[in-house]
Order: sequence, then C-alpha cells, then structure tokens
Amino acid sequence: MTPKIAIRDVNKQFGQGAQAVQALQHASLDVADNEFITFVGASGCGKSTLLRIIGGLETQSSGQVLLDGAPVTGPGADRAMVFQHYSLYPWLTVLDNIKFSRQLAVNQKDRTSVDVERASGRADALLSLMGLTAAAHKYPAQLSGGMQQRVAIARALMSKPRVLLMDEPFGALDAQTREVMHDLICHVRRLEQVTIVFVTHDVEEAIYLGDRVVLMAPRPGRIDTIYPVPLPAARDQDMKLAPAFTGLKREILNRIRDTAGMKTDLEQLQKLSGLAALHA
Ligand SMILES: Nc1ncnc2c1ncn2[C@@H]1O[C@H](COP(=O)(O)OP(=O)(O)OP(=O)(O)O)[C@@H](O)[C@H]1O
Repeated sequence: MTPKIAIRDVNKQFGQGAQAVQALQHASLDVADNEFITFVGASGCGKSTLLRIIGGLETQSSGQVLLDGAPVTGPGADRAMVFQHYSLYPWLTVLDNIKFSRQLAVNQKDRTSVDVERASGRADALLSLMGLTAAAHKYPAQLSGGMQQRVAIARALMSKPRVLLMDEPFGALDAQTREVMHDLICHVRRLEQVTIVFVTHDVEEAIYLGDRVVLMAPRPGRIDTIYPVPLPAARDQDMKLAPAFTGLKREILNRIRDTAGMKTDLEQLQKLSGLAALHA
C-alpha cells in the first residue's frame, strides 16, 4: 500500500564550506494513512526542518518527500501546520479566525454561496469539536493560551487537510492544559481521520500521543531509532503509570542523552567536580 507520507533519503544542508550545517542526513521514513507519528530528539537534530520539508515550507538538498505517492514541491491545502505560537488574527473573532483562510480560498475561486454556506457549516462543526462554541464571538486576546491553540487547530482543520503537521504546539502551555489538549487531539484525530506528524521536546507527550515515536539525533541531524508504542490505540492518562509506558520513556530518555552527548557532559562535570573536591 502507498504510504501517506514517504520520506526518501532526505538530506538538508544549510550554508556552505566551514559554516555548513548538515541539518538532515539520509532521513527515510514511511508514515501510514491515519497514523500519529511523533518526533523527539535533542535540540538541533532537525525535527523542525524535516516537518517544514514535509509541509513544503523548506526544500531538501537531495532526496524526496511523497504525499500519497506524489512529490511535495511546495505548501498545499492538503497539509496544514500548527506551531507553538498560534499567530491568530487579533482583530478577528474566534469564528472569523477559523473561517478566514477558507473564505479566502472560496473568494479566490469565485465560488457560489453554497460553498460559503458549506464553509460556515464546517466552521460551526469545528467550533463544537474543539469546545469553542461559547467563545465563537470572542477575540484572541480574551482567551487563555490553551483556548487560542484550540482555535489555531480548528483553523488548520478547516480545509480538511490530509495531513496535520504540528511543531511543538503545546510547548507554551501549562501541564494541566497540555493534558487536556492531548486528549482533545486524540479525539480530533479519531473523528477527522487525519494523519498527524508532531514534533515535541517532551518524551511523555511523544509516547502518549504517538503510534510510533521517531527519535532523531544531532550532528548530523538524522533518524536514529523508531519505537512502536506498546499501548492500546485509545489512550487514557492512567496509562502513563503503566510499566510499558515508563519503561519506554526511560529507554528513549537514555537514548536521547547518548545521542546528544549529554552523558559525556555529565561525566566530565562529575570528573571536574571530583577534581574541584580534591583541590578544596
Ligand atoms: N534557516 C536556517 N539556516 C541555517 N541553519 C539552520 C536553519 N534552520 C535550521 N538550521 C540549523 O539546522 C539544524 C537543525 O535545526 P532544527 O530547527 O530543524 O532542529 P530541531 O531539532 O527542530 O531543534 P529544536 O528542538 O531546538 O527546535 C540546527 O543546527 C539549526 O541551527
């Protein structure tokens, strides 16, 4: 079966000569239709670069990304992105923020009022799905960070994308709001039947949400290990205490430390503090 997303030997270099950074080296991965893939890894391992390449916002130096078998050559309505900073339009209400990009597309194509009506129906459905109905006529500044991110997700879903690309979308939220957002995004994924690629620094988040966790490593940026998550598809917060969850979390954290050279740093620090103790 054709994968939803096929990443084929993707390389990305920024800059030239002594300044060159190998952000991605030989990255290959197949993502199945309706799969939830999470990327974790130390800072600078190329997670955002790979997500941006899938989104068509960045071009690879070599290799290919295929969406339903067709090469990605730029951004498209079939892929929507959600970032850590919600970038809503402050002068538009929640409802108008959600409808805005769709309305533009409708206007540009000079469609009929039926299309506009259909867009309104979809916006109302998304308001309800994201628990935003009561906030429909509020402005972004009147909402909490979690609510603003719900609006950003609803807006991203407006064009019925085949793929949702999320770059640390909950990174700025407090722990309790993040938990709520985790369960919400699992629900959205089930209802909307969308393939999700999700970048995070948080290993627990990566395991809780992912069907597979892809661990990337830096210098050069690369895919290091792919971990299938041994949990039932329907997640609940208690699963975070299960031995399968905590064991996988420990394994991934250790591997991140290994690949990022953090262990070496720690060992050196211990050696240095040992030396300092001798000289004290
Ligand atoms: N536009 C750019 N120009 C030059 N170098 C870049 C550019 N974008 C990214 N890089 C470099 O490419 C490497 C990978 O960056 P990227 O942002 O993809 O990593 P990341 O894993 O998402 O990092 P973080 O977790 O810190 O967000 C880094 O060394 C980064 O400095």
